[in-house]
Amino acid sequence: MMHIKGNQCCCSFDDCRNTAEWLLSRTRHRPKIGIICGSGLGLLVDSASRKQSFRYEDIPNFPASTVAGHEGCLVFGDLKEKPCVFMQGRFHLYEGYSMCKVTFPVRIFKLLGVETVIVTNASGSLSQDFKVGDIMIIKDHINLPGFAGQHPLCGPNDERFGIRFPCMSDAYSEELRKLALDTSAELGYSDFVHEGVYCMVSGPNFETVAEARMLHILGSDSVGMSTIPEVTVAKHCGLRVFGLSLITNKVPLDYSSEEKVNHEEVLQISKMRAEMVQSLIYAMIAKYDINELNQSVQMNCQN
Ligand SMILES: O=P(O)(O)O[C@@H]1C[C@H](O)[C@@H](CO)O1
Ligand SMILES: Nc1nc2[nH]cnc2c(=O)[nH]1
Repeated sequence: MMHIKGNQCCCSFDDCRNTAEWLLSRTRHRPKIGIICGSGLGLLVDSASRKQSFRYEDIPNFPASTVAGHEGCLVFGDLKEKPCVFMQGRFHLYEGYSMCKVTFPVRIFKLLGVETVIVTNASGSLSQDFKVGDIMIIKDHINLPGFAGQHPLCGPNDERFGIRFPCMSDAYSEELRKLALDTSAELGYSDFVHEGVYCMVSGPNFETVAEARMLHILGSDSVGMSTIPEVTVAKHCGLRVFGLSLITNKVPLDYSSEEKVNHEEVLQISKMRAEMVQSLIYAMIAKYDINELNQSVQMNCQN
């Protein structure tokens, strides 16, 4: 689905600004960290203090969340005294939304003053090294829909967001990945936290065996149906990005496999492991020096 109306993007800079101004006039929160909660991971919001919540349906220009495990609320709150905004539920291409709508909230984050985005998701493992329940720190991605022209930056480029041809080879902050690995070791999580490459497919069906084998050969460690459009738009508008993928299932790579992937299993594992994901993110945020990181964001943006 193209996200162009005539020659105009269906989520123009003015649409984004109107939505951001609507929110800023209704909250005193001024978030610096934006957190996108993946399937079944909405509980990440629970420990935030001073919470203020807006239902997506009440926010001008916001799409509605239609997937089980995605609550549909934008929540402002503090984690470890750091001002955050959470998306409790995200938008997926398979729901019928244009790439522009899928990534609209990331641009709202930017206009709200967010500097760092933490994306989480549920994904299926293609690597023999990953077990169900493991956490994958996303070090890189393969944007399969993007290769086929389903790309959030296709269409006229608005320079107020970012440049026409953004670099993606450093999309996932090296500093934050290192912080995540160090924090995992301190929490005793090293056995089940690994770095890896996430691949996006449009969904909504899970992979055939031949597709799974192909994705693995291409270099993917896990596969899911989200995240990459959000990361691409975040990088385009100069946000620092950190991504975590919870491995909720193994993707069958063999015709003899008994494994039959389903969304209920994805949600069940997400619920079981949400606490671990939560502890890792909280511990990272506690150590996170916003001022120090701001300087490197500015340096990145100058490059
Ligand atoms: O929003 P995420 O990427 O966590 O959701 C995953 C991908 C599909 O939406 C769903 C499949 O069970 O979970
Ligand atoms: N495409 C895809 N998305 C997922 N989300 C959670 N598990 C999976 C999976 O196995 N495949």
